[in-house]
Amino acid sequence: MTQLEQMRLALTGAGLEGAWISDPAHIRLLSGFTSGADAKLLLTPGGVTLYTDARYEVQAGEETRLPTFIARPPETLEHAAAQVAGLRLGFEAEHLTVAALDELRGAWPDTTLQPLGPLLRELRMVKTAVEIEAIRDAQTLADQVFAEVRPLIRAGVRELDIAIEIETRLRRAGATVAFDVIVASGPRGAMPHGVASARIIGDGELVTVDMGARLRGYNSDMTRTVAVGEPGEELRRVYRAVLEAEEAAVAAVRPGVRAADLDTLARDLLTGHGLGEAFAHSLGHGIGLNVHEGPGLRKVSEDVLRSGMVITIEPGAYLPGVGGVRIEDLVLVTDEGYEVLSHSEKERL
Ligand SMILES: CSCC[C@H](N)C(=O)N1CCC[C@H]1C(=O)O
Repeated sequence: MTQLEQMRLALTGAGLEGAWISDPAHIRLLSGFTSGADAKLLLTPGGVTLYTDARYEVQAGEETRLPTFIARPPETLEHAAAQVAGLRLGFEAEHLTVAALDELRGAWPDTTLQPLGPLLRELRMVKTAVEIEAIRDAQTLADQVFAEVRPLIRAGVRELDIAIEIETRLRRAGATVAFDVIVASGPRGAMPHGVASARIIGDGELVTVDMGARLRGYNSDMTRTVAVGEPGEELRRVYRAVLEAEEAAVAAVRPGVRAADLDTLARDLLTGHGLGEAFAHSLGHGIGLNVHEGPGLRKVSEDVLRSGMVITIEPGAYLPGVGGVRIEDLVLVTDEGYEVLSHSEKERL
């Protein structure tokens, strides 16, 4: 079944007759059109229409086989009005501003608009073979680039220059960065989202590099913390504790496991090393068209792992004024358990 067919089934199950899709990731998923920020997708019992404007006419012709209507609002809404009259239509509350919803209500007075809820999140959590292939290829490229750049991570080099090297190499290979490359050295390692700065890496420091490639619309995500010279014993102890938590959580991945239990497993191990408070974020997340998507690997998550999900396992410990460690693998949930998609070497400190 295609994702569009699955979507139709899910809509029927939710008592909806159609949907007005505005999340660019969902537009891409359901239509193949890659410039979803300037497009909308309308699903009705009569069919599916991609709405975009004249700047994308040629591109839409190349990327989607769906009927396309080239116009800008309000013409698009006027065109859709005849198709949506009298229907119960879903919309993505997370991707429609209050103003845009008001506009829809004004243009379609006879249509009942209601939030889609988690329907598309659910549909996206388990990846198709084509999606897994794209994520795998993105990670293979990220591993290759990390191996090339690894020798540059040394004392006297700016964090920024490492990030630039990573980005340039990904772009040359036909990909882009999935997100701004994180290169957090020394005390900046205490910032989980420490995007590369002009700081010069010092001897005896740990450097956290968190990078992802985006290829064919799909993202990868991996973190390695590397040692420059000989870090002190406290940093090495923290590193070993995070590595232990990471490896234990990865080893516990299999279908049927509650995502929240994986988070607890890693958190309890770090707590045993006195680092529970220092683990300042959730264990991981699903990944695909977006870097962060379902399932959520956190304490309050209701998600249960299923074969075909692609997730990250990324415990960390952050000590303000001192530094930090994060180690992250990209993991495919399989029928048998798991497959680690990230292969970059890890330090053994
Ligand atoms: C801005 S994208 C960050 C990618 C990174 N691998 C990541 O997902 N995280 C780093 C800290 C925790 C986790 C997050 O929740 O953002």
